[in-house]
Amino acid sequence: MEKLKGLVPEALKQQIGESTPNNLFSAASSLLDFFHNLPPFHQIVGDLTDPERALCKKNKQAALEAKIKGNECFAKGEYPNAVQFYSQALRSAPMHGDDMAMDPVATLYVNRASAFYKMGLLVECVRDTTRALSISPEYAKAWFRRGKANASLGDYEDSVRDLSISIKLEKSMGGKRQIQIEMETILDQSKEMSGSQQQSNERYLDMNDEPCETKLQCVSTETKGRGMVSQTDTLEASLIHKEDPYAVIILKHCRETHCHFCFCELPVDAVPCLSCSIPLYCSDLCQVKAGARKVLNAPRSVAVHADLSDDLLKYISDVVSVSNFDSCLKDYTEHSHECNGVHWPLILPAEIVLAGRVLVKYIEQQRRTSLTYNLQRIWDLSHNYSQLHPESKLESHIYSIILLHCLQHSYGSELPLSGKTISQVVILLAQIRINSMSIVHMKSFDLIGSKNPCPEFSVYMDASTTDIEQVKVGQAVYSVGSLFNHSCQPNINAYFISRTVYIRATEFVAAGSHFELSYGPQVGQSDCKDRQQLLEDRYSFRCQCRGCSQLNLSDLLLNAYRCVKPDCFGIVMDNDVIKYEKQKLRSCLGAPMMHSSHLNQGGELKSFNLTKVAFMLENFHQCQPGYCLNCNSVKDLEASRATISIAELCFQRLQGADASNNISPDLLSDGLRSIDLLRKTFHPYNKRIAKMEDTVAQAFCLAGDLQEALDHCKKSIEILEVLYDPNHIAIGNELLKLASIQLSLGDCTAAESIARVVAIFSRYYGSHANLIFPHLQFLKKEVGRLH
Ligand SMILES: C[S@@+](CC[C@H](N)C(=O)[O-])C[C@H]1O[C@@H](n2cnc3c(N)ncnc32)[C@H](O)[C@@H]1O
Repeated sequence: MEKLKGLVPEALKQQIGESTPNNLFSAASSLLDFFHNLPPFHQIVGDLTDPERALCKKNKQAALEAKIKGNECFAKGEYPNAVQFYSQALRSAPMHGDDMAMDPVATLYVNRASAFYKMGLLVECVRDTTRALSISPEYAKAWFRRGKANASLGDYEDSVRDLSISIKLEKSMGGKRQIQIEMETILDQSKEMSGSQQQSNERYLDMNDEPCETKLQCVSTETKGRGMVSQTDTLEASLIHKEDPYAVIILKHCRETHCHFCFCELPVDAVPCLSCSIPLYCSDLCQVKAGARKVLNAPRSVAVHADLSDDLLKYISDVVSVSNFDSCLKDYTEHSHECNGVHWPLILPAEIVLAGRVLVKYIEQQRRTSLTYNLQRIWDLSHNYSQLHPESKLESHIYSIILLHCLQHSYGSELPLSGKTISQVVILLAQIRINSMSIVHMKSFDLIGSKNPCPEFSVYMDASTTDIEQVKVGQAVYSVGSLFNHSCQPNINAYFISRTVYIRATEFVAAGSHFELSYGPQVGQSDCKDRQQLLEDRYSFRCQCRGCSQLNLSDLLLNAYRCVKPDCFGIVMDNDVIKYEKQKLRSCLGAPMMHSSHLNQGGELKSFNLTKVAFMLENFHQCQPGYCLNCNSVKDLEASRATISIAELCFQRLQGADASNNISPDLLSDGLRSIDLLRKTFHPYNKRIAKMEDTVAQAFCLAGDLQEALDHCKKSIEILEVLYDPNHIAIGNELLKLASIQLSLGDCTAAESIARVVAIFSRYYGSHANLIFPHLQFLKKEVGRLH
């Protein structure tokens, strides 16, 4: 990209930089003409699309080498290593397609199944043998291994059938005898059937979802364009919207760890694409739904064996057939066009590949309906092309030309390379930029294939204050979901199960009111300046939400200093904060708003009066940086900043030590001294004190002093309860840490904390709270034991 950008003449760069959606066409055509005659451009797109040079193509030799290593590990009894090598081999191994009995992919699945069997992973073993059989149905060893695993799982009926087929297909007499002995043992053991070989994401498909009862209406607003309004009164925690993405892509850093279709963490028996070496899937179902199994779109049949009964022939067909996935294949499969021996989907940025998926899906849909199509009509979604930096515009133009080049192989006639199509793709990229959502999963949320239902529980029992970690796994565009506007004080919460977005009201929303979610920043998390900057940088709009247009206590306190008078709790602000708060008043949409402060009626904030703050802000002379808004004393902010930087250094050291689990007593006393410094300098409700308290709590946890950890954790929560709504999810997360420490101390008040966590999580995740946070159940059980 940098190379190509550097070759574009300045005049053309300027034309593109100054282009608007209305005159894009000529800029796009000029760049296309320029690239047509530019050898380095042809070399780059040639590299991206030449099947001979594709990094993602199957590699027989690499597969063989990995298989040999797997066999060596297996022979030495190193089964987990053997699994790793067989998995690696499966990724590179090409399918034969002709010699079905001995297909190398089928052999690798059976080898991996044998390692799983040795490790006691029986369900994985059955799944891998089934995969082998769907490729090579006459593979006697696969039936035998499947039969043994089924017997160990207690599924004797299937086991006997598997072994009966195996014995018929086995050619050697010795082999037949071994199977016979095995079958007799199993028949002896035969008892009630149990165990399930259901794929875990089939459980997910059956998940009983609550319906969305709220009727949504899209309406135009003066300040934010279109937005979503509730047609009826909506109760707190109600599900208001649920949607699958129009198009979606996994993020690069998750490619090796998460399923490329459903984004859940990969199980040990992950399956690769059958045609290229890039994507990995958690199950056959995801593999099929993504379009990564097209080689096997017709079920294979077993050559005629006159002596196989009708029952066994039907059983074989049930086991090896992929037809039970047929219903999933009605829609376009998103990986199909990326799998033609080219490697551009591996190299280009995720959002460009996502644009490719949008284009292809649209074309496929139009093909089915035989409608003539117009790329401009893919979506009627907003975009920010005009506001883009000239450099970003140039990049969008270059990527659009490259993407269209790459798609030429499959969709040439439908996606001609012209100024018109390039302009349309440029706008599509700007739409994706504004409207796409990051798919975020909770780290502990492992719906598919999790052996331990509570992977983090041991951490909690060690009373570590581990955060609930969120992982961005994908980027997706939702057609309706894109119409929800942003608010820094949202009244809905969006979360993801697999790739489906769920949107839930987090408070009562009266009919006719707007539903607004947070695109990232929120009141309580950052002040108005930081929120506005983030939204402008990322989405090119100036936020007009109530949090950014009405005074609220959180924005005033979050970065405030303490008054020089020890008993005064008035707010002292920095220049930046004053500037933004004054702007709010200038564009004030209503009365200054009170938020949370009433909770502190008996505490430091009892004398706090937002109307007075509003008055002082309006009167510039009375509101200067460093002045106390309560008593007008003056604070030296320069000196305060110097003090803070000393405390911040300790904060960083402590964070590093927390991460490496290396806490010394000196570091702990430095931490306590830093908290003292921060408390003398900052307002008691400054967010940085809360963060420091939290870090120190974590450090005490690691050092084994749970009582100190508990005290600091509580102090952190006290501050956050003023900055956020006390029922905000951020408080829920902190309470979860508090509860885990209380539990470890055998403190019965853990029950109260957990009850609050449950109430908050239910508000944000409704009936999905337990699914998304499986450890909640365990905490509840542990609390029960305390009583
Ligand atoms: C994902 S779209 C939401 C739907 C959009 N309003 C529409 O008409 O298509 C995001 C765009 O909506 C507008 N928007 C959303 N929230 C806003 C807010 N709080 N203040 C101002 N504009 C907002 C901005 O133009 C932003 O780029």
